[in-house]
Amino acid sequence: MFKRQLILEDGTIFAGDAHGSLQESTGEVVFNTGMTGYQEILSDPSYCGQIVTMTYPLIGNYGVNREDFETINPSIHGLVVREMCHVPSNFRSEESLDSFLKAKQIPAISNIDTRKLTKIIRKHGTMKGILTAAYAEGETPNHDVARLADVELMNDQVRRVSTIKPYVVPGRGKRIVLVDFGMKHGILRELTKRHCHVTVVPYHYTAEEILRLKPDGIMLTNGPGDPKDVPEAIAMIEQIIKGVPIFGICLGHQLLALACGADTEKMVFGHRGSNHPVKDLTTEKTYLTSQNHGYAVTLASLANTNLKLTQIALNDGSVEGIAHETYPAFSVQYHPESSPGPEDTSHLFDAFLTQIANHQSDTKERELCQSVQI
Ligand SMILES: NC(=O)CC[C@H](N)C(=O)O
Repeated sequence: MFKRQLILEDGTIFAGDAHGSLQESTGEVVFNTGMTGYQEILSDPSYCGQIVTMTYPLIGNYGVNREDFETINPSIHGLVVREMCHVPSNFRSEESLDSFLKAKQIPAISNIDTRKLTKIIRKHGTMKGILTAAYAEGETPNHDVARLADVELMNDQVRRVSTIKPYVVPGRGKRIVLVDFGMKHGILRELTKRHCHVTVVPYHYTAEEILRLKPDGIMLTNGPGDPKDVPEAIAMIEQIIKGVPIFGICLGHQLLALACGADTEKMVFGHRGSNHPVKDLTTEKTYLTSQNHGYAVTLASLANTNLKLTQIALNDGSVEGIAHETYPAFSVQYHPESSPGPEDTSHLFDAFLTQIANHQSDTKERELCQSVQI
């Protein structure tokens, strides 16, 4: 068994067993509190460049299967677990987590005190970390905390994970243009389940290129990194918002907020897990949601915009949902597509289609009125 270390920016060193790729890796160390869902988490492009710690102590116990991937090529920089299960037991399992990590070149470490690590991150915020290259038992690793200070975290993750070329997933329903900032397949699944004709386009598509596709609605997906690193998308949204209904999820939500003049901020340790309670301020209902974000829309910044606050996180009061006062645009910070996590909020995809239908009948009525006046 090879060994490796996880070294944090503050100098803390955790020594454990090496799994997956044996190469060195650096990234922002974050934690996810989901008890299950490691396969979806590993393959969620929003984790591009991050080293994810699972707080649940046993990971890998139901293996890895064919259906639960959120993307084909994971871009996560590492996985940290307490105990790695090597003998999965589940009727859907097709391979062990370790063999999957090896195949996809993802480094992992086990047998470290993940509770201690999580407490450090909760107190001091997410920080840079290094998963050292694996070394044989008895050897001393070549670690250098000082080197970590010079490691620059990525700021071009969306470019790395977005589709290079547009593609179509045909359907007989509404024409949706899905702007891919690092799309989880769950979003596509929810739209195709509702028979949508989906055109997936790269993150840098301009308003003109998108409108040429004559969309009934535009979906802004989740994605990695700081929303302010994608200014071209903010400019695009500013232009399309007047004419076409928009639904934004996670990074898409943050980009919609920025395009409408609100601000975003980095959170101390973010929200990553499958049981985050969110309150819908219109219906007063509370939902359990799946979350994965390190940035949030700044609550106070909504005051100077045409955006209204529609949902809040019950754990910390942060912004979880917004809607435009005039245009048919709304968004949520969490994941209504679940994958992994509760499906309590999948009705938002139906709300999006209803919004499109209402917008189209309003437009028709307006055109009719105008032609009568003429
Ligand atoms: N899942 C996401 O889309 C995450 C959005 C953004 N990268 C954040 O961390 O806040």
